[in-house]
Amino acid sequence: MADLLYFLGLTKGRAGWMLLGTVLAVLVVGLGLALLGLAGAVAVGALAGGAWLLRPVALGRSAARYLEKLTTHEATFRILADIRLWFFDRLVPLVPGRIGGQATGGLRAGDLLSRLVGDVDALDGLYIQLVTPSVVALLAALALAAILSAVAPPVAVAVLLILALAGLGVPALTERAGRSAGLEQVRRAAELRQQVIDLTQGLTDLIAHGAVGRALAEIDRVSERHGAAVRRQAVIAAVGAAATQMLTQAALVAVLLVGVAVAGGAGEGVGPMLAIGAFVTLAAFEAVAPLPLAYQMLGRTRAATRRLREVAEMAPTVTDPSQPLSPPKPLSEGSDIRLEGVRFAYPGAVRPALDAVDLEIEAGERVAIVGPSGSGKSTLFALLMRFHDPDSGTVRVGGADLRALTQADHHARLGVLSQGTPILAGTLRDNLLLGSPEAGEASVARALRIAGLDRMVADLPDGLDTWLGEAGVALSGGEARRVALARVILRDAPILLLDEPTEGLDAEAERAVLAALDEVMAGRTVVMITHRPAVTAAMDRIVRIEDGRLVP
Ligand SMILES: Nc1ncnc2c1ncn2[C@@H]1O[C@H](COP(=O)(O)OP(=O)(O)OP(=O)(O)O)[C@@H](O)[C@H]1O
Repeated sequence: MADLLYFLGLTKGRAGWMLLGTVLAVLVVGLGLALLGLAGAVAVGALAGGAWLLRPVALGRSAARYLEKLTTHEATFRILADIRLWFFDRLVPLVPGRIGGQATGGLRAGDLLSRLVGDVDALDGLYIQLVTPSVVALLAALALAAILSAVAPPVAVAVLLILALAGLGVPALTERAGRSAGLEQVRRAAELRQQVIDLTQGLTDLIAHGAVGRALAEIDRVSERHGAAVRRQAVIAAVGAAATQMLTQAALVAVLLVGVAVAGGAGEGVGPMLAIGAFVTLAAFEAVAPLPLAYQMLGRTRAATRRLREVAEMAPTVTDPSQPLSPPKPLSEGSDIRLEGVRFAYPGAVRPALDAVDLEIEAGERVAIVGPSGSGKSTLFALLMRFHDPDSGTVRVGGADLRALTQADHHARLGVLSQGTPILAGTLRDNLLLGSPEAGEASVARALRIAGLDRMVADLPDGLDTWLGEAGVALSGGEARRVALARVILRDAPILLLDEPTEGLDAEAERAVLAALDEVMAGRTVVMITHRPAVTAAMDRIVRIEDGRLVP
């Protein structure tokens, strides 16, 4: 319950829409009661002159129903958009210390996507299926009680008892029955999405290893389990709907039997009242009918909300100080780097990834970091970018401990070329301007020239406006690397962190990029991970790292 209340709290900003939707839903049921009450009265001749009222009430009910659907769906879509943004806002500080990169903390891209899309979608029922129908059903019950009491109090008692069974008893049973099926449905759907994403991303390797059949069989197995959960839900829903139908019929019988028994000696005039009572009862039960399914889905909604909170409440690996130091002005001031006694271990790791690291890099110096795989080079970069804080020791840039600055201020002076060189779905221009959206045409042309991309751009169908990424032109590894390099050049940052900038390039391309780098590195502090001798030659100093320690 706490999870649901928590998410209902997030919908506060849409209270107006929700209220309007609920008022319209109440109006629909009210007009339904009026319509059937009137129809009953006209049919038995109790309201002979009122037949003309039937048409406007019926039309009014249809119009109200239309507006209600429009409003409640609008409210739901707005709420889902709010929740998605709320979740995304909480996700951003978790990247990449907890999510992405190597330190995923168990959260993989597919899993996150599943939470962001599937779990948020599962919350659509929270307002439209649960809150509004519950309010409407309660008001319909009160209206029915008032009308039937006027007909005959014993009839009201009998019908309200049956209505309580339909509106409270059956939903309580379907809620209980749907709990484990709902949980299973959410879990299996997430697992299925994860597996399909893994299959798509790793298809080339799976084909090469002849493992596609096994991967598909695993997907089939999870899909079967997901299907079984959905089927269980369908059976529960059918039983719930049948029970509500039977109780509706039982209520009609009760109106007539109890009504006739009570009327016994009361004589004429009771018949029409009973007819009206029967029609109004039908309308009230219609308002209660959606509740069993709504409460059955509560298990699914609860499981989805828990999965969202799990991520949203994760503590980021680093946080901004409450009173940060101001960044140096201009940014190029203070681009020297000092690591003192730095020790850092990944959570749960047996030994530290970095230990007793002392390193001084002067402003404008170019330092190559070399060392075997797993020695701690990427971890050193992660600390320089402040994706993690050291367990002990300090990392200072321009004399300031990184923990005293905001991450945004620190990142503003970094130009980073990472190993991944991601090309995002968008035009080449979008990709180039990622870190410097305000850069002008002349700067872009210069960056393209330095990165050796000018000829490639001339050959592209739409030049800088060519769409790249999955839905567009695919770049080779070397071209993608140069696009990433051009991005760094455009950023014009005083400190460059370059991770294997010539990785994946042939000797000629490497020479071209190195020549470009020479121009880019001029006047900047550069830390570069590399194992290529041709690259280290361009650096002022080589620092070797082994097993997390610097070696002289
Ligand atoms: N997210 C993580 N969680 C736990 N241990 C990690 C994580 N990332 C790296 N490590 C471990 O920390 C150590 C240093 O890894 P790091 O990635 O810094 O090495 P590297 O020198 O950059 O390696 P490579 O050259 O292969 O990229 C390794 O033992 C590695 O297994």
